[in-house]
Amino acid sequence: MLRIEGLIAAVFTPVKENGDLNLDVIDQYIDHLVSQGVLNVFVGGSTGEGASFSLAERKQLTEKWVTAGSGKLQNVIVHVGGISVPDSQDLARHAESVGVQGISTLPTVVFKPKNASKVAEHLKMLYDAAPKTPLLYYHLPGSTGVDILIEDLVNAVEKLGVPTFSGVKFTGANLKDFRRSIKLFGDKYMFPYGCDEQMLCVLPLGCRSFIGSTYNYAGHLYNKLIESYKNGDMEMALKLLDKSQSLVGVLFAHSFDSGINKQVMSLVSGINMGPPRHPIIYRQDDEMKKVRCELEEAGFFNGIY
Ligand SMILES: CC(=O)N[C@@H]([C@@H](O)[C@H](O)[C@H](O)CO)[C@@H](O)CC(=O)C(=O)O
Repeated sequence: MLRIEGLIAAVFTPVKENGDLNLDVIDQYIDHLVSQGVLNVFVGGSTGEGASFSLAERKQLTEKWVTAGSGKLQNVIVHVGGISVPDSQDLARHAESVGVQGISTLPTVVFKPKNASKVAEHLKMLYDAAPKTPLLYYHLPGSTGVDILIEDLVNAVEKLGVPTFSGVKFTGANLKDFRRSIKLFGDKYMFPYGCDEQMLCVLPLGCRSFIGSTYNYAGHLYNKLIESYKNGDMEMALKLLDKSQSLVGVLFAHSFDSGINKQVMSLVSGINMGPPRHPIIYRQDDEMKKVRCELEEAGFFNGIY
């Protein structure tokens, strides 16, 4: 069973200028996360550009996060999803063999599952490959087009029997479904939320864990937001939410994707993440200069957190 409270950074995948993995940077990266109170990572998801790397590279990446994170991080969750189920099973088997705390998968997006029962069958295939490792479903309907109700999925999983099922990473807009999932199943499974700039909207729904990209470089902000909410200081919590939304606003003004986000990570953290693996999402220097100014104007470098 996987139970995590607080922030889980959806980590970027550092590469060299030629696009090869740059695993050496990960030690420094982990120290940077820990210094912000971020002790859990989600590796190779959409932020980590998992789909742009080969199976061999994804395995190397998993091994590095596990070994470098040992004694520093609390949980390493690895995204093993992809187009091919046997490839995902291979990644799941590998992740289990090196001792990750959890695995996660998006649905297959070419041959899309038509309903919650089909998603449950997919999860069962990953359980077969990694029968000892907690498994999270990654709900991202806006990108995958697989728009099932999570309440239905949990019922289908329980009917089918997927002993490692541990919950759902929820990056969807249906907050009724999200609340019902927490209400009905929150004592058995975790439901980390995936829309950073809406964190304050889901804290009152009982959400206690969050997987997101901006926790990589604004971990202090979000940790303070959670603390303010817990202490009943809604004025401060709202101020911090507004700050998060200004930050994300800059990213969206530059056609948000994993590329601009990764380049902002390098800018803010001072750790060189390298370019995005896929060249079509790379921003040139002149654009990044503007991004820097806009982040400064949004008060991001000298903020209230
Ligand atoms: C679509 C997307 O990138 N969503 C992000 C958010 O953290 C997102 O970047 C943030 O809320 C800004 O919109 C995460 O949910 C993604 C994530 O966890 C992952 O990389 O797998």
